[in-house]
Amino acid sequence: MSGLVIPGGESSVMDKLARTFGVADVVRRRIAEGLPVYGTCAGMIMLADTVLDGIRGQQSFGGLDVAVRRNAFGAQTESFEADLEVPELGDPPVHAVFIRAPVVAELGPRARALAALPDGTVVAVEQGALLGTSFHPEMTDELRFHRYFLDKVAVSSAGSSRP
Ligand SMILES: NC(=O)CC[C@H](N)C(=O)O
Repeated sequence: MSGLVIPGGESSVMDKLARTFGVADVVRRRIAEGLPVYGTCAGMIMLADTVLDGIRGQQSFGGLDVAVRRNAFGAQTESFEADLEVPELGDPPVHAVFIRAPVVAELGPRARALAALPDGTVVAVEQGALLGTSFHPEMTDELRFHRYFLDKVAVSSAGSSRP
């Protein structure tokens, strides 16, 4: 396996299923070994070292030195779209779809913000081979975040002998 995408959905369910079926520790280990992982929305929650406003006992895989707040904009009906300036990706801005989205509430020193809303709220972050976005990149024709992740996979695969 050369990369993993953890999609949107419901992080508390992903956590329960991952632990019930014995996947959580394997994913944690592979993340620690440098596996490229792109977490979108609920997936970003799973990559966060700290989850704020999780359900009781909710755990994440971790890896990203961030605290992510679940459901930061409120209910499903508060979902929205926004154009994001992403310096790393250049022009034009990235049109992003936020569905009951989380935000990066705290950014640790090892993580780097890639994009923020106009009020400064961080909604895209990277750390080495890990990438997290609050929004759903699969909801538009915008492919630059997908490509950005695939570049991480290519770099990682080039430097690894693991099958
Ligand atoms: N679109 C999404 O992935 C929503 C994430 C969801 N609110 C959660 O806590 O996991």
